Amino acid sequence: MRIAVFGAGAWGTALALAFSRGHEVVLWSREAAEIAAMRSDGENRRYLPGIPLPANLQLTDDLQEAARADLHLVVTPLAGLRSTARALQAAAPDTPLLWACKGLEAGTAKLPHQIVAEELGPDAACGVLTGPSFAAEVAQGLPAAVTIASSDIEFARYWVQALHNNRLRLYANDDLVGAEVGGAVKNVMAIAAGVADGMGFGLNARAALITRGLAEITRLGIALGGRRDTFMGLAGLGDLVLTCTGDLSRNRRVGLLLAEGKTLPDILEALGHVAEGVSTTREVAALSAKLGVDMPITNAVDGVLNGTLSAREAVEQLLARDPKQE
Ligand SMILES: NC(=O)C1=CN([C@@H]2O[C@H](COP(=O)(O)OP(=O)(O)OC[C@H]3O[C@@H](n4cnc5c(N)ncnc54)[C@H](O)[C@@H]3O)[C@@H](O)[C@H]2O)C=CC1
Ligand SMILES: O=C(CO)COP(=O)(O)O
Repeated sequence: MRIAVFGAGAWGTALALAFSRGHEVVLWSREAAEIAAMRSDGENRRYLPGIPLPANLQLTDDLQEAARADLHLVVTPLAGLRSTARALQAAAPDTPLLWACKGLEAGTAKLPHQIVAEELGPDAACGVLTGPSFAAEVAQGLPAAVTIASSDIEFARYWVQALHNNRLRLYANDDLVGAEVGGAVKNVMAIAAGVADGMGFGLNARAALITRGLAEITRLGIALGGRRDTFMGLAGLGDLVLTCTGDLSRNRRVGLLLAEGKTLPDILEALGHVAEGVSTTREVAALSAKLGVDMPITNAVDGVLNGTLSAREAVEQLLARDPKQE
């Protein structure tokens, strides 16, 4: 099968590597310079250094050429999903589409599948690939398990069968909303965990944060139409635990650096990669307020990111809440 991966950052490159073990894969970047550098370096030195690119992996900055494929897999930051989906719809309509971006669209609070439905139509054959998966580990061939979720379970099952291998294990799910909410909001919680750890609050506090974070994710997800059991699976708890505890997480690193007193612009410049939680937090805070869903951790992170709260004030605000039933 010919699989086209759109977005040659850390995760797009790692997925291209993973799937090139069993398929013909073409990796596209909108940046001609990124493709030229990968060709001459034999690796993606900017986003995934130290991992050689296999000879059978095709590299291109020509979207028309890449779009001639059996599957389109969009792995840009969420901010690039709409324009990439639109370009693919023009170049090769009716090609099955998966995306691996996590977050809520800045300014609209839309989930990725809502963006795709607007660009490809409501009946497009599509779904999300999401779950606990640090690019650096997947690229090294270390084991991982992720979910393909689609409102059409047969679509999810088909692509699980086609893409599954014994290093990147895939599971099918028909709860697209739940899977996307899990992947989006865990990044908010990872920033919170980074702040708490950076301030030295300890392991008990981190476990409390993950557990109460899962409660927030579940409340929002159910309000949006997701299913409770999805939040206990790979796209929910799995990704939440990974990102809140693993130092490979960019979102967790944002929190750690905020706790050190660094400013957000400096942090983002030093990171050199997208940290989706930064823009998603604002959207989740606004959406939960609109829906009347209680999300105190999200609101605290929002306060820190928009500069109305210091990291210490945010923690004090959370600790001062009235006791509640679990
Ligand atoms: N890195 C990881 O371990 C994982 C990342 N993800 C998700 O995958 C998405 C991509 O993340 P990374 O690859 O890590 O990002 P990255 O920051 O490493 O790379 C971003 C890439 O996207 C390109 N890009 C930026 N804006 C674009 C646009 N508007 N249109 C087309 N291309 C654009 C950049 O040139 C670069 O090649 C994010 O939504 C992230 O949450 C999901 C699972 C794991
Ligand atoms: O989504 C991820 C792992 O599943 C990667 O998380 P970060 O974007 O925080 O690095």
